[in-house]
Amino acid sequence: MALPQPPTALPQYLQESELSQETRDMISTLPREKGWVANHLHQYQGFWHSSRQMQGVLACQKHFQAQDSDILLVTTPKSGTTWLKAILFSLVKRGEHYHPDPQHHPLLTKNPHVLVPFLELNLYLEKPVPDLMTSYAPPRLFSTHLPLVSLPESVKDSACKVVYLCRNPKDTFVSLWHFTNRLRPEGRGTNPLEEALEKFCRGVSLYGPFWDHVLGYWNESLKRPERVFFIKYEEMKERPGFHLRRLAEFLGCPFFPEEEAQGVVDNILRLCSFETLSNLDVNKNGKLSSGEEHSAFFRRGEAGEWRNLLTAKMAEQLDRITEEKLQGSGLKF
Ligand SMILES: Nc1ncnc2c1ncn2[C@@H]1O[C@H](COP(=O)(O)OS(=O)(=O)O)[C@@H](OP(=O)(O)O)[C@H]1O
Repeated sequence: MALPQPPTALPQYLQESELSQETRDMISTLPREKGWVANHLHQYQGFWHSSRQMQGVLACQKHFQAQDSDILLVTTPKSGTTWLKAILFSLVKRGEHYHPDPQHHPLLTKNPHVLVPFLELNLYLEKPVPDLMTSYAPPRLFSTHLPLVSLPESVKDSACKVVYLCRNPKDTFVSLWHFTNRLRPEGRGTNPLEEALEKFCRGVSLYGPFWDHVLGYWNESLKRPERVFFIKYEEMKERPGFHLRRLAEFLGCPFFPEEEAQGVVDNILRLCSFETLSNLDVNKNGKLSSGEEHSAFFRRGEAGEWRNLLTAKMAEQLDRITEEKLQGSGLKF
């Protein structure tokens, strides 16, 4: 019996059609594995990418010209990118959008991924490179999942600032696993959990290995704290106001006493909260031009939710790898 066709609703970055000859040639030279999120993953510069994503990674490395005033949000997939995009946008653009009328804030009608585009996805999916580069007033805000080694040279050469967000690997894995199940065609049930975990643990997952990704930016943040701000989802959850103020200092836009008196910090946090964003019409019903439903970015929004899915043995396995990989780095989850 023929299996159902792969879903046409797959986000574009996970589809394998319409690759340029240049990308096909490049991909054919790379190690390849059957993926659990995309059909195939290819290992490039030590990290795993879907075929279509590879095209964006290469385009990004070739064409992206960073400016000193740019702000780059770098994250591991499913670490709270959507949240931090909303926070960064409302923080950095607060002069423009908070006053005088918070009722018309762009976040109320636009998904955070539209306001802060993904570099390697948008470069080939949405707009030609020159267009994307000119349509933003400084500071331009971009996001990427690229590992440190794969950042475009112009980012490394510029003075642009990097905000790096990651999340406990158990919650990251669980969030990604739920996400993959949304992408499966009807009747194909859920992604086998054990198989997915085995691949994640070997590093074979979108932009994996997770631990190498995190360590790259952790070490960079220790070497260049003025350029790389490192934060965990759990830290942001626990002390949002404290970390938002730190972020504002880091980006050179601290809150003025008058803003503090007006409660701007709390307003930003309320606007960007899971409760607010996930209940907006635009995020319940909208879709990105790449095909993903906005609602796919909002599931539970909690720390420690892995307990509802992983067995004690699975959790131990992830904890053991995390301990081994991060040993001596000073980083803990
Ligand atoms: N505002 C806000 N506050 C707290 N948490 C939030 C918020 N928005 C999204 N989320 C949760 O983040 C998870 C999705 O991660 P990403 O946004 O990184 O996804 S993606 O990589 O951009 O596809 C996913 O986590 P899980 O709920 O654990 O699956 C989302 O629910």
